[in-house]
Amino acid sequence: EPLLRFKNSVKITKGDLNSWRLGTDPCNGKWFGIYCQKGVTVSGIHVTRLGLSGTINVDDLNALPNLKTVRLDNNLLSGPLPHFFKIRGLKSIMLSNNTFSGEIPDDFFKDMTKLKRLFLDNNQFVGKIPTSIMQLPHLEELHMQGNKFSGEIPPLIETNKNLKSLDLSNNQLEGEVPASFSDRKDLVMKLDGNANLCGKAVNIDCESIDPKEFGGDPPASGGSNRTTMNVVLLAITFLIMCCIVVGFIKKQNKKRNSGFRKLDKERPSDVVEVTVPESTTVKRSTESSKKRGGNSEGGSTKKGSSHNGKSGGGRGGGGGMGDIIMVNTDKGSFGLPDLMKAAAEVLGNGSLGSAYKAVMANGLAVVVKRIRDMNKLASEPFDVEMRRLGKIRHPNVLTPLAYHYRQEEKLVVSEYMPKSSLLYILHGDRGIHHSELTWETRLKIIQGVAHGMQFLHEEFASYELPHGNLKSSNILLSETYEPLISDYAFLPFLQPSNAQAMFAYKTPEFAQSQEVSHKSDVYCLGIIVLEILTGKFPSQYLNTGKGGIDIVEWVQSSIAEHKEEEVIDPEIVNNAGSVPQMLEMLRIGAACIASNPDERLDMRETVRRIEQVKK
Ligand SMILES: Nc1ncnc2c1ncn2[C@@H]1O[C@H](COP(=O)(O)OP(=O)(O)OP(=O)(O)O)[C@@H](O)[C@H]1O
Repeated sequence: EPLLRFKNSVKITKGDLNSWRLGTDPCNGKWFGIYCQKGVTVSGIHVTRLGLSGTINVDDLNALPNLKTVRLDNNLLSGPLPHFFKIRGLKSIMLSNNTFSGEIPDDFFKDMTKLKRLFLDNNQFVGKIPTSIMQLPHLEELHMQGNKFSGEIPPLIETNKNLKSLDLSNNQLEGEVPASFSDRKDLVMKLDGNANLCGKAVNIDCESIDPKEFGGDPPASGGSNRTTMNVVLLAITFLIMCCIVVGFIKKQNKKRNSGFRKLDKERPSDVVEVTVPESTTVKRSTESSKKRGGNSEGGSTKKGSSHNGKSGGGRGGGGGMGDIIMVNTDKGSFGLPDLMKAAAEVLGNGSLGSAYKAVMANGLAVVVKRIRDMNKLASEPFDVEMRRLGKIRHPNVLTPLAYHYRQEEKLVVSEYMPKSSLLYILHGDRGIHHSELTWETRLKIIQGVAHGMQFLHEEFASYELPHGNLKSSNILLSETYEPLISDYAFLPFLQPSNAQAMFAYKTPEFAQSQEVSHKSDVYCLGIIVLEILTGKFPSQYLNTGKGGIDIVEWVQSSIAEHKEEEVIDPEIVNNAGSVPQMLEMLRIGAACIASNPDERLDMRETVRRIEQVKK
């Protein structure tokens, strides 16, 4: 009834909520955009992009005792911020891209102590940012960009250690950014587009700004003249520096552009196609195929800093503008010239861009991923985010080595893994690597992937999608078949339209209600588990859905018909003593792919159950 009252109070101009019908159970999985806890009580309303207009009456929703998420972004809702403080258990409020307006009372959020995510961006709010927001103890993500908030930013409560993402860009904020933000190393902050902010966080000395601009007291006479002089001098110095930097960049770009053309041209002429049965195509050079079969020279992971830092171009760590910036020097340092001189080959074109293998003069083989439209972040937050990835250390997670940032091009460099990906080993050929895929090896891979995912979910707990693109081509294998997860935590870098190329956006909940969450990663992990057990290429990986096998449908119907054993890869099922473990793993995989995310296992439970499966 509360939901129906809510439905009747708003106007729907695109699509409908006809699946919300009196007399039917909202937790039966059929009510569009309704999520339930344990299948019994409504915990989430995710009604986005339906052209909803009108004002929300929170009293209608207040009767839902377990409501935790309200997601009404990308609609046409208007009026002041609805009184969500009446629903004290709310953890996420997402109202981005509507036309809400007016001031928000300073104490609006004071009782919403459970709130973790607040998205009010791209509305028409005015006035000060309420102090009570920054007092929230569990706040993790705060997005208020693209409004007309003014005044100073209130300081963050000291006991909040959770805030990971703060976007206040494109408002009219002013004054010094409180130290409680600038001192936080792990906080990704966007403050650009506010003309009058100063302080460490924005690299502007507050002393150098005329306090009149902030409506502050003017200094004693004489001081004002001095301040004006200082500002003029600063402006001149800044202009001269800009000219020098622009000249330098132009010169560098000239050199670099020719270098990148060279990288493109160096694709070997002997590229052959290795067809992955029933599915996709991986391009490899014949030379590298030979190497995989025999010696592993091409995959050398020899340590070494080429030319020991003498090769010009940006060196690791320092990294001139537009050069290669090292974020992890475990394998030594290199610069753009080293990469330009390396023999390169195309590995493949993925959904996010293309990948090249490059073997440098010192023997270090790397993969350079050229990622399309990775342009959500400006260079500074991009750097912060990449350095964060560069610090990751886990035996089952591949840490990037370096990156390159230019407006029109972003590259991410990682170590080349000679045994290639799980996708290739499972479906690429029926050669030696495939026959090595015994049950023990497969179990080791599943358990390694589970550990890596658990780590990523802890490390990036505040991200909407800690991985986002987990699939077998993004699981690389070491010489000993230890899996290394790659291409994780990319969501902050990508524009929403581009992000949808990632596998987490192929889940049933995204198809139904454009929803992604940590449970999307669980779904992707479930597909991996089933892919390894069945040895079949999942049609879910393909955009068309044509080719491969609908692994979800196949496994679910085999379980319903008690014919689970039939789906296990014949190459391992003859290991009779281990069949019970394989079947247990199949059931875990199946519990990860439930179409309702509320009925799906969560990552912690998935990993716990996977760990318990013994050889
Ligand atoms: N570090 C690496 N070592 C060895 N092979 C790699 C490495 N990184 C990627 N590859 C392989 O290169 C190929 C292309 O990779 P790429 O990441 O561009 O595409 P993808 O994984 O198919 O799709 P997506 O862009 O969605 O990640 C894949 O087969 C992948 O397994």
